[in-house]
Amino acid sequence: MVQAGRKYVFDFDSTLTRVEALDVLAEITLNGNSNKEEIIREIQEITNLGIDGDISFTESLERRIKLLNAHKSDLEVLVDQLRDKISRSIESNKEFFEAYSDDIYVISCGFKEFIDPIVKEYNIPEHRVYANTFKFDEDGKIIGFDEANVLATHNGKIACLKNLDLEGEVQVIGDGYSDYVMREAGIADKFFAYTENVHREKAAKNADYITPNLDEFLFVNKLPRKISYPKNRIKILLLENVHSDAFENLSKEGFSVELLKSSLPEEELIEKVKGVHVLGIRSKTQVTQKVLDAADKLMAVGAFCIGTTQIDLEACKKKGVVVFNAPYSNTRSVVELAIGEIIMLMRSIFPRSTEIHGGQWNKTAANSKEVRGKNLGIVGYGNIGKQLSVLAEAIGMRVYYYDVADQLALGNAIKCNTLEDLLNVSDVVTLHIDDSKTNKNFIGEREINQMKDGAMLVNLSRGFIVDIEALVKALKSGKIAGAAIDVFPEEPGSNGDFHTELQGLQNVILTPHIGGSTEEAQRDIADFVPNKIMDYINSGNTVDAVNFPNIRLPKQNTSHRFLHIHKNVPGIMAKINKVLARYDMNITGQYLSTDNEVGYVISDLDKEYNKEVIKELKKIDNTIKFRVLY
Ligand SMILES: NC(=O)C1=CN([C@@H]2O[C@H](COP(=O)(O)OP(=O)(O)OC[C@H]3O[C@@H](n4cnc5c(N)ncnc54)[C@H](O)[C@@H]3O)[C@@H](O)[C@H]2O)C=CC1
Ligand SMILES: O=C(O)C(=O)COP(=O)(O)O
Repeated sequence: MVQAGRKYVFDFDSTLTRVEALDVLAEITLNGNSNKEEIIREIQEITNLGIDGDISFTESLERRIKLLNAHKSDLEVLVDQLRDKISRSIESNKEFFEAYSDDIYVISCGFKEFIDPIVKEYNIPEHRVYANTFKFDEDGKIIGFDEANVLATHNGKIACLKNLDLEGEVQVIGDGYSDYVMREAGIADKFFAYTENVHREKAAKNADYITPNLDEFLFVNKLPRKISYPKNRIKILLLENVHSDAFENLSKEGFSVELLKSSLPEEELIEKVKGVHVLGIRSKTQVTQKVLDAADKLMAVGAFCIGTTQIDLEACKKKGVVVFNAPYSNTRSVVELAIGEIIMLMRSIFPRSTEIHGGQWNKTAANSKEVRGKNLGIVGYGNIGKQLSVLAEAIGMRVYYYDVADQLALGNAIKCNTLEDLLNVSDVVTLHIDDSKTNKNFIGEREINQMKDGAMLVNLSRGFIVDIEALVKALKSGKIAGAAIDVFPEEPGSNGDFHTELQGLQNVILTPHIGGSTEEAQRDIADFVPNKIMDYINSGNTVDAVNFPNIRLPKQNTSHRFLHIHKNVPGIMAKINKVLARYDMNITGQYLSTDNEVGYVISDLDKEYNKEVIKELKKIDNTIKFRVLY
């Protein structure tokens, strides 16, 4: 005996579309009405009462239609608008609707007048759409609905599905309690609460399965789908209070995101990182070999800052974990703070401020100087150093710079060939070298002694770059007349107590590593880094990755995409292509990039394939990671 296939019964409003169609119709018909907002709110309330089964559906429909005051011509506008409001994961999985066309039904308490034309584009013919129909007067005004239709009655979906008498397993996919009732009544076998557009507690609570989108539904049912692994299954852990926009951007994309306020010590991170696909951190979290050993699912690390030495980049690479950062988002914030601090130090503003806070008026010009005409020594003429150079010249400073790399002088800045030359000449020395561990104690007793007597020191780069003991000694002796220190050799993982030998010293500005902590910078980072992460997860793009061969990919819509990360040893490409050829797969595009240690190859393929090929590709010697994108 041939077994009847499974049947899929979809709801329409807020399931196939992102909206409730009658709400959209209300927006159209009430355009220009001064009570529009109020009426729409009332319609929505009535809709929800009906969906949750709190008032009879017939009553809900009657009341809404009266308030709508719609005309036949409004329906054309509505259909046009609904075309742009198809649920995202429905839209991207058209193939499923094509392949399973004969088994898909729509049962909706909405209206065929707008459902039919929409779902037709998804291969669902009118005769498999069960919904209400409007009644019009002779002028085309909507005056009611066909009351004889079971779907116009309370729990009408039960009767409708019963009448259909479908064979095989029946799965209902919908957002509302009125969809669940078909399962409750025993006519459907399974109810999937569809939460992509709206999460209705009453439906979710009773569901056999909560599906945040169609990808997940297709995944659990092993059905053909656009992306092989649903995004909601990708777990993203964001630490160190990264801007909430990052949480929103990534959640909106469909990922499961968790946001923690502080960084986590190694032991805690080792526990927490298990099952996490993407880790987002700032400068405090140490991503060590041990953390990576525990990170069984990790694909990418996002540094929501500039510095990346807190991450073991090599270990990440060996594990096939791609690291991104935000190299420019907070540059300007650091520069502005440096300018502000240089002026504050030169004017001895902090001592004056502390005195007056303590009730002491001390109007004096002693140790208070303009910055105009003074020598600013910038150590590290990179992104921050260069921008600072421009701003400092604009306020009349003479800029000297020193960098290990050849850097073009901006404006009138003067290049120093040695650090000593720079230290000898500068009234203020400001440090902007990168966070390489080799820069530890870069400024120690010897370098301080090379500075002018009474010069100032600013450090907004990394704490370990300055020997704090030597600095304290120099401040106490007056060799250095002031310092602004934003970064410390040891910084706490979260806000709270903090101690440094620099506390209580005259003309010393201390800040808790806030050089890049402005709303603008954090917002920009929360846009920049998630975009890189999404690009990598969604398409395999590694442009701007800090530890990985960069591949920029053209957009591909029709093919399958395999990502293969391997140790860079000879012959891997040949092996990959041999496997693909053996499985008769046609390569429509292939992109390879390597560095000394790893190779990253992306293969685009144009037709259905035998899943065995995946096992074969994973088995190739020296494979680090393999991923099927779609
Ligand atoms: N306080 C804070 O909140 C922030 C701190 N930073 C830190 O600021 C520093 C600079 O950032 P960017 O300008 O974006 O980096 P960058 O990489 O653009 O520039 C660093 C420059 O320092 C030079 N350099 C490295 N070692 C050197 C050495 N020993 N002597 C002389 N030059 C050396 C490099 O050649 C490079 O030109 C980094 O350490 C970064 O982590 C960045 C943003 C915020
Ligand atoms: O961007 C950097 O490198 C910084 O030092 C800023 O780090 P943060 O994001 O404030 O922990």
